[in-house]
Amino acid sequence: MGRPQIWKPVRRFLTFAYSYPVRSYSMASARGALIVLEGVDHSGKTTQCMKLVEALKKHGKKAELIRFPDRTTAIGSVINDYLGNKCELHDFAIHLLFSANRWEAVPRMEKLLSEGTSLIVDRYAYSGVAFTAAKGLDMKRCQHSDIGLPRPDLVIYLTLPPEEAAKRSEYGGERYEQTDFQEKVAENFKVLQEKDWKIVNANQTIEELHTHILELAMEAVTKSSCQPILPLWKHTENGYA
Ligand SMILES: Nc1ncnc2c1ncn2[C@@H]1O[C@H](COP(=O)(O)OP(=O)(O)OP(=O)(O)O)[C@@H](O)[C@H]1O
Ligand SMILES: Cc1cn([C@H]2C[C@H](O)[C@@H](COP(=O)(O)O)O2)c(=O)[nH]c1=O
Repeated sequence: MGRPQIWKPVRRFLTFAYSYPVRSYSMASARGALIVLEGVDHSGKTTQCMKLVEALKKHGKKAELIRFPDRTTAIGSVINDYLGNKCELHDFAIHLLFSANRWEAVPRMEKLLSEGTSLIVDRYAYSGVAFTAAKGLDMKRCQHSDIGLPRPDLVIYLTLPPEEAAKRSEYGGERYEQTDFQEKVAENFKVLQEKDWKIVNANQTIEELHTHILELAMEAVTKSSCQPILPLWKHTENGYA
């Protein structure tokens, strides 16, 4: 015997009513992932960031590239002059400008992430600390100005010996592109490295690297979609973590 006809619309209504809040909650809360690529100068970060943004989009994900320093802002323009040896600044003053250049991007970053856009970030606070500390400044003091930035969901560190990076085209044009300095930067990156960083050998073809990086990024996009955005670096007994 069939069920009375009245049940059909009631069942439809109940199915809609119960599923609606769940659907709208998961749509509204699925945030983008914050994915950072780090490494010494000329390790291939920009090439990989650009390829990654395009590939994520092809996979139906919203993605945007962010580069630090962002040389398009007023602060970024001073940084650009400094890197091009057009002006001199106190080591800590330029450090704070690099940091301010990240902070000025935070409102936009948070908005994009909350709207579900994944951000592929070419350098972040780790470069800030690794480069300034390579000049002899205290690492913890260098970290201080970046405490509280949005914490990346994934950090991919491209390893390449600085002498290999130096063989790549257009090396040596900017202030820090000297192999002895980059050796110190690489040592500092090792100190900053956290357990969950993905260390990728950059001495591979562009396509080989891309395949690996895309796999890591897709995993991070899925994993972080329902997680809160945490702040970068907090005090621990051994420094900042
Ligand atoms: N896997 C690779 N193998 C060989 N050459 C590469 C590879 N990836 C990038 N390159 C080349 O190395 C140079 C530097 O690449 P890219 O700008 O991507 O590096 P980067 O780490 O962003 O550099 P920078 O630190 O100066 O911003 C470019 O000429 C690029 O074409
Ligand atoms: C973000 C950041 C960067 N640097 C250094 C690292 C590089 O030598 C240049 C930027 O070069 P790019 O080709 O534009 O990546 O600046 C730094 O010293 N501190 C920082 O915070």
